[in-house]
Amino acid sequence: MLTIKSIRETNPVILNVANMVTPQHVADAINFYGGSPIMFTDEREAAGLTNISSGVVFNMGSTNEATLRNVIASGKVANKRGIPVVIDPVAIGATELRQDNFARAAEAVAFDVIRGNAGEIAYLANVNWQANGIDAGNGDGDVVAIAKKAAHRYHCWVVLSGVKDIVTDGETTYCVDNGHPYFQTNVGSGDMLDGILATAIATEHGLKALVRATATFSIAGELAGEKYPNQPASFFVELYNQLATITDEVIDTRMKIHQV
Ligand SMILES: Nc1ncnc2c1ncn2[C@@H]1O[C@H](COP(=O)(O)OP(=O)(O)O)[C@@H](O)[C@H]1O
Ligand SMILES: Cc1ncsc1CCOP(=O)(O)O
Ligand SMILES: [Mg+2]
Repeated sequence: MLTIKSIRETNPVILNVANMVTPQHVADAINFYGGSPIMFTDEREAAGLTNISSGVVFNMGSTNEATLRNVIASGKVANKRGIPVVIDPVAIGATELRQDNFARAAEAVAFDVIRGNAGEIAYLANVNWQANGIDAGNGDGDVVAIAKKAAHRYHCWVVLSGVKDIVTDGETTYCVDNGHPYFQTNVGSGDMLDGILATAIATEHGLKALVRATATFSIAGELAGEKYPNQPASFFVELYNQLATITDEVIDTRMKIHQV
């Protein structure tokens, strides 16, 4: 089982192609959870940094030609070396450029995990959904079916986040029922979860590790929300405190997961 102790002992280096908005949030989340974050922007060090990493995260939130080249260069090395790849198709429904960029990345790189909200994963599953920029937006599709369809299409694990998080390999599917509405209020929650997931599977590769990491992040948010019930910004700072101090006992006690 993935434990907090094993994550902290492993202290895996997690390489990030970040977006321009939330790199500090992502680095802090990885760091407080027990990983060792590093970001880069120059393609000349893509291979060298991937080689020293145990997990990579590609955030497609503000990609341009240069960052897309970084994704592809790092992803190819990661695939060759068996280093897990997490990708976040931020706001993919919004523009054709985002869709083309993701397709180019998917053609060159095999992903271990796609993590997105319902609007993003629905786009990848070819299911009609009214996404709202970076936010999930509205749709009446079944999120379990959508996550499974995307997992089949891209042959990888899918984590569809939201009020309930769906974690699936396309066959075995878990629903994580922990969380707090202030996650949605803060920009960067999803990006932080990407880093948490990469840190988890860099420590222990498997669907169960992904489920436990997803629950851990949500439980940290529950604890932060209990401390600051009416202060969404303080919630976000407290989320770091909770990630840094959470224990396996607390996770075991509070975790609400079921197979669907
Ligand atoms: N309304 C909500 N209630 C509880 N947890 C939520 C809610 N919305 C999002 N979360 C949590 O926030 C984190 C980020 O998910 P999400 O907001 O879907 O990503 P993104 O920021 O990419 O849209 C996940 O851990 C998810 O469980
Ligand atoms: C606002 C914004 N614009 C491009 S990426 C980004 C951050 C998205 O963060 P998250 O999806 O984690 O809320
Ligand atoms: Mg997002």
